[in-house]
Amino acid sequence: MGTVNVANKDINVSLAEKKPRVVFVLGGPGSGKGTQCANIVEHFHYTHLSAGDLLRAEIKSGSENGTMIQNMIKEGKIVPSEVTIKLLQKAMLESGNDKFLIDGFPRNEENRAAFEAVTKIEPEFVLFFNCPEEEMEKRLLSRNQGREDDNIETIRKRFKVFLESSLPVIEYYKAKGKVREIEAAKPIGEVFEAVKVVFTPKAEKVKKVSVFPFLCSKTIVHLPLMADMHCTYRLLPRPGLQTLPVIN
Ligand SMILES: Nc1ncnc2c1ncn2[C@@H]1O[C@H](COP(=O)(O)OP(=O)(O)O)[C@@H](O)[C@H]1O
Ligand SMILES: Nc1ccn([C@@H]2O[C@H](COP(=O)(O)OP(=O)(O)O)[C@@H](O)[C@H]2O)c(=O)n1
Ligand SMILES: [Mg+2]
Repeated sequence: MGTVNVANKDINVSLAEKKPRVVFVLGGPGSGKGTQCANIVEHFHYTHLSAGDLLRAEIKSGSENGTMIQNMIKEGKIVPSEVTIKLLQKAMLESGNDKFLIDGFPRNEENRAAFEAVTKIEPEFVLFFNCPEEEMEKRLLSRNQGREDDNIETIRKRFKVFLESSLPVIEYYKAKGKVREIEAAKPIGEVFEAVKVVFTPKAEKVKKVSVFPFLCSKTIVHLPLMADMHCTYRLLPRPGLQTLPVIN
């Protein structure tokens, strides 16, 4: 990263004050990151920031970095972190939200370390869409979004970059226990069912236990033990608890 100027410092201070919650959404090209992010936004009210989309918008805006970004994308190369991080910071501040899905970032160690150093934001977790190359290739070749990098030559380069530069980032977060891995080679709806489990708060996963009417007195309390376990206890007249069997 270059020297941080005053304007950037202000951005960092404003962002840090907001204490944003960030989920990194990673996976190979064509693994379904964008598709699933759209579903997550609808159900869980995150703001979706795709690093690739922000870079493509920057090209369109006629910015001074536009030509450089365009050439990098055509070659499947990773744009210098400074450029991508500035775009992400700006979008985070402008959104007004405090929950973000950051899709397609960090894509290499430089992205990861620079984002952490500049923003001081640690992701809550990393959603990783694991998909075989053969399936990703098929999807990219029929994506039909007019993208200059969805041709077989660039796709092969992007796969190589993913294996060499992006997978180590996923391994880094795996070692920290932060990766939630999703089998992404299934139909969109099935993938989203697995995604929903990751985003659903633990308390909501607690199964409701049906209780026979004779147990429905004031003396019965239900104590959630773990995400999907539930026990029924009966308070005794004197101190102490008597455990009753769980009734499903
Ligand atoms: N589970 C899926 N099964 C089949 N096609 C999918 C699935 N998920 C996404 N697609 C399609 O594959 C293409 C790539 O998906 P996209 O979400 O853009 O992936 P990414 O952002 O990871 O590159 C799109 O045309 C999308 O409609
Ligand atoms: N963090 C990032 C993300 C994307 N990019 C560039 O943008 C291209 C497209 O990224 P993308 O996330 O839109 O691609 P998909 O994985 O969605 O197919 C990448 O191949 C890189 O050239 C980058 O340089 N740095
Ligand atoms: Mg995408």
